[in-house]
Amino acid sequence: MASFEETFHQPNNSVQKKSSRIIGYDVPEGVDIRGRYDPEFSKILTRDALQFVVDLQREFRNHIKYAMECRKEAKMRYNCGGLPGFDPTTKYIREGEWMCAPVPQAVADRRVEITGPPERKMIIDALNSGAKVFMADLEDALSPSWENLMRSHINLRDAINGTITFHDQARNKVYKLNDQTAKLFVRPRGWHLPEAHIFIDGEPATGCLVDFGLYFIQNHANFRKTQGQGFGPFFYLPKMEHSREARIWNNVFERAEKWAGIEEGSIRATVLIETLPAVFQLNEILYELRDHSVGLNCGRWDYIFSYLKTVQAQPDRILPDRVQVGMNQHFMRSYSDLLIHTCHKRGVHAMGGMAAHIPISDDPEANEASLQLVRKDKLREAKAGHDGTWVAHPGLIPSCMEVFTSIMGNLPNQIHTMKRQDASILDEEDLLQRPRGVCTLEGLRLNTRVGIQYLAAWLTGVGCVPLYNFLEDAAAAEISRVQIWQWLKYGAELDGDGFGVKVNADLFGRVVEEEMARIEREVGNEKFKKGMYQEACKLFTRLCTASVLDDFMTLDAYNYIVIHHPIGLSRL
Ligand SMILES: CC(=O)SCCNC(=O)CCNC(=O)[C@H](O)C(C)(C)COP(=O)(O)OP(=O)(O)OC[C@H]1O[C@@H](n2cnc3c(N)ncnc32)[C@H](O)[C@@H]1OP(=O)(O)O
Ligand SMILES: O=CC(=O)O
Ligand SMILES: [Mg+2]
Repeated sequence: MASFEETFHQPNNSVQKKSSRIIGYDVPEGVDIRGRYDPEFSKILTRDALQFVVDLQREFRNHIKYAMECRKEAKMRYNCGGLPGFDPTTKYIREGEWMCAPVPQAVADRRVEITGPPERKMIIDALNSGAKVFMADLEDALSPSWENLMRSHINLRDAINGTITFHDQARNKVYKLNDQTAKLFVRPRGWHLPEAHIFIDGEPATGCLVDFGLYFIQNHANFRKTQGQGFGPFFYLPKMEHSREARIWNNVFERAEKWAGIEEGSIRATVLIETLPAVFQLNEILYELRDHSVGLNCGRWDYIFSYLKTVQAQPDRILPDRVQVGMNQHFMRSYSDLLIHTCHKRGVHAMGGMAAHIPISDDPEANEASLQLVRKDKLREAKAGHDGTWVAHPGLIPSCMEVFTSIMGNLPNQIHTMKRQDASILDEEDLLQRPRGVCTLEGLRLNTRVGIQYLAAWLTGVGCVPLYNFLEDAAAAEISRVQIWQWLKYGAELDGDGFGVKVNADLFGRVVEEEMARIEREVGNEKFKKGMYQEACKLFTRLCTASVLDDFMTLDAYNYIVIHHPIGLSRL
């Protein structure tokens, strides 16, 4: 079969050769759009917008390639037994007296932030939810099919224009925005993900430059008027591993501000600290973005995934069951404390992480127990000095708001009141302390069940799903995948539930078979047959048993959605 570089695809899944390309979009020199034509999409993919993306791509592609090469070199060092640590050459930044630009008034108070993919109804629900911020996610929560991507941009544009509506025909309910809405942040994809439907100079465009460029061009003026009180747009930046990657973002922002003729420092971004190497670069990342920063966030799920990847060559660092790796582990708590200290020293927000719980609608008792766990976790965050936190579902907002308000009162944040000087002494040993806990057969089963079901959803264009009363997105599913890979590679002993068996290919094969049967029972025979469970199982099994660990499962899965082009299943 031809690769996606050689072919492009029609919505009906037929594949046409390049020579019979449909002409539709008005593209600048060097641009080849391989996604289907739609007059609605063409209002996003204007010639000006595409020219802006092309300019960004040409200016920054070599910097991005270099940064990705550096990631590979660092990985080689870790795979030879090295560990990440503080960089002696940037000690002057860590110890220097400098501050980030003051936080804009519009986003001073971020005590509860809700996240979600830019689905039309969900955007309206999230903006109306009572949360202070809505982070519209093109990353962990989005399966970036062409349809999803384009519809996300349409939805975001309409949200910022204030014209977004949604008619739920089944319930005959019309959704529209309230007068008071949450502030909108957008999370573009990570540096590693290509956008295979837009080729620039013969190469797939960089996914996040497409996300940023199309969104910025379309919305910067309206956003600054209606949302940002003169600032913005606002972004969340994911999965960075080093400050050199933050420097590229800073340069992209400067370039965009110049292009739009707006003041330097208008665009603001919160960086997710969600890779193990990045925790040793907190100051350096803030320093690079000091004119564009609104803080850092504990992206705790990807952080665990990154921990696993970074120590993949070290058999003495086997991670216990996923459910046991909470913020009470010393290495996780140290990461959160150091992040708070660093952000507040530099005058910006230190945001907490996502509680993966979602409401359990059919069991009030279980729901209350789950809410209690969320409250406890959020209370720990607020007391530690975080300025706000994330929720995945509107049902959690009132409790989390209450918890943060009980600690912060009327103050918009804790930037000036919780310096956490005590955390300044946290060192490499604290940040790398081995996690404690046990591995269980049930843990292996759960990882398998969740990983396959998540991938099955992703392959049909759904990037975030409720599974067993928790939200599952790309970050969470990656933990399941890499944990199985690690357990298989080192023959982890599943002694936590008294079975005492070692993980090997035979055991995993049996578990996959049994868990597939369980999934079929749970989702029902018809859905199972119609869905992508077999494909997901094949892909997940390959990823878990690969001799060399894949950096991201979404890269392999992306090839699949580019070739098979899910359409009609997207909820966007
Ligand atoms: C590790 C990380 O990166 S976390 C960040 C990425 N992950 C996310 O953003 C997860 C976001 N959350 C979600 O996508 C959803 O909550 C899910 C998929 C987990 C569950 O969604 P559903 O099954 O639709 O939940 P449920 O049926 O309980 O929804 C009830 C209502 O809440 C709304 N809702 C649920 N989640 C959200 C949300 N995050 N934002 C806005 N509205 C929401 C639903 O649209 C529905 O609205 P309606 O009553 O108007 O129809
Ligand atoms: O993006 C957030 C995370 O926890 O990962
Ligand atoms: Mg993440």
